[in-house]
Amino acid sequence: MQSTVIAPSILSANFAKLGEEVDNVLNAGADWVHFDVMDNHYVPNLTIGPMVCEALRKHGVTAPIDVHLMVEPVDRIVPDFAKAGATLISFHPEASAHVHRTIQLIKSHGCQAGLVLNPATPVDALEWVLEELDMVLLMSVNPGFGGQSFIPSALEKLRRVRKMIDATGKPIRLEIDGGVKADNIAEIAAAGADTFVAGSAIFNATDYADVIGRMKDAVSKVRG
Ligand SMILES: O=C(CO)[C@@H](O)[C@H](O)COP(=O)(O)O
Ligand SMILES: [Fe+2]
Repeated sequence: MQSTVIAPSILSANFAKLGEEVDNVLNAGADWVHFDVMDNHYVPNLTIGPMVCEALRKHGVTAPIDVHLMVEPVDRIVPDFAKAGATLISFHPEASAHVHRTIQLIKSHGCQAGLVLNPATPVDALEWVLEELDMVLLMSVNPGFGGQSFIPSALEKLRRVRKMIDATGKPIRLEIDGGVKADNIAEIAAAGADTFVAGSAIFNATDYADVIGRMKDAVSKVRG
């Protein structure tokens, strides 16, 4: 079983003091940094790129940086993120002309590869590439913005993908992203997630350690 990971999405952080915000969530018990890259083309929003990833590394961040690319086309930006210090790079199949090739491209640059399924994307998208992946990321909101509500059908999708991953016998992570809160994380964990992105639930709280602690407690009651 994969260890539990809490990955705060810095989309909801205060960008005017990003280094300090990232230090604070990591000191408060977060495991990874979730880094949302939006291009105002694949999704209707515009955020941050490889220079900001590199700046966080130069600032001294050593935790895994989990880059979620909402960018089309995706291949061109992969080498830049690898060079900037990304640990994992995940992308949406709709944003790649050749999904298998993009996975190999990410791995050839020394990063772990993830595939992201939108709420309406069928799990069939995983069928011929699952064993190549280090992580499957299921979106429980439509990509583009933080602070949206968890779409309940993501629970059934988690259960299905959990079974598919277990059948491979490989150490593939199952990440959930969107609307994750301290009060719904237990049922999300019970449905099969091991890696939890949370943006607004963490960065809108006054005490990061308190909310991350409550999330970890709730998950450990389910996963042990
Ligand atoms: O990728 C995305 C949105 O596209 C996410 O990572 C959000 O940033 C999560 O934010 P919350 O729903 O937790 O506020
Ligand atoms: Fe994300």
